[in-house]
Amino acid sequence: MTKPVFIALDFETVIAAKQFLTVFQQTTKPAVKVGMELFYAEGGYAFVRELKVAGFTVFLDLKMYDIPSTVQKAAVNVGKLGVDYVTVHAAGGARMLAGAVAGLRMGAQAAGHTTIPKALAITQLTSFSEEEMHTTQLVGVSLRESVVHLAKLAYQAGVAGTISSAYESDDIHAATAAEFLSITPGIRFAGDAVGDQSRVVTPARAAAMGANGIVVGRSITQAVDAVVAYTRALNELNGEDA
Ligand SMILES: O=C(O)c1cc(=O)[nH]c(=O)n1[C@@H]1O[C@H](COP(=O)(O)O)[C@@H](O)[C@H]1O
Repeated sequence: MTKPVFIALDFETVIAAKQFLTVFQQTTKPAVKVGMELFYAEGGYAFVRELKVAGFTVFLDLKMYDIPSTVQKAAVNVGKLGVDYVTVHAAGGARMLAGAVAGLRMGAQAAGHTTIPKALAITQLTSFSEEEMHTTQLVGVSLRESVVHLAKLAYQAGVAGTISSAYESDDIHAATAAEFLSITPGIRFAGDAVGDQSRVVTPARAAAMGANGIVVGRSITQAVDAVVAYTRALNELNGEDA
């Protein structure tokens, strides 16, 4: 199966996101990620619906994190949107994660969607370095151990996969199951500016490290030719141009 490249539509407005997507009119529709910036913009909710109606695979990245009942009820409403993937913070704990999974299923079924959104658990953000994680969270284990611990928790709670950097993908699979998804942001082409990320790899390295899919924002959205950049990421990830 072709591993997906999710283009992070990190735009300030729906108009800007729509403008960006016009370059993909003549190509197969890419998988897209709508995050907080765009979802909270005016018309963000309706835009997610439009993307689904237009046939895009949609990853709604809201990083839900609250008490279990609040997340479950929020997940019911998210499930009604009919998206394909949704993020929740693994640090919210097993009960919150199970609530998210249940809520997504209930919402999707209530709205008559045949596809139940897959919950993906955020482990440690790719913007964290080992040092920053320690100074921020005061955890007594390595970043890798923390990620694997949170991945196991998420797996046992019925979540479909994790978000982490590709550096942790193999360890996540070893600690959970081969089919448990490891989706990895923190992707840059060789030579690209790292920006606010810390744990960064190329699409080809992400594939070699066991990633099942990648999230790419600026390396595609700010490229001179977004279609070329997207195709390059897809090819590198799937071993056709590494
Ligand atoms: O959940 C995410 O998608 C996410 C998790 C994480 O640990 N790191 C991370 O960068 N992301 C998202 O992935 C995208 C990365 O964007 P670029 O750094 O521009 O490629 C952004 O939309 C982030 O919100």
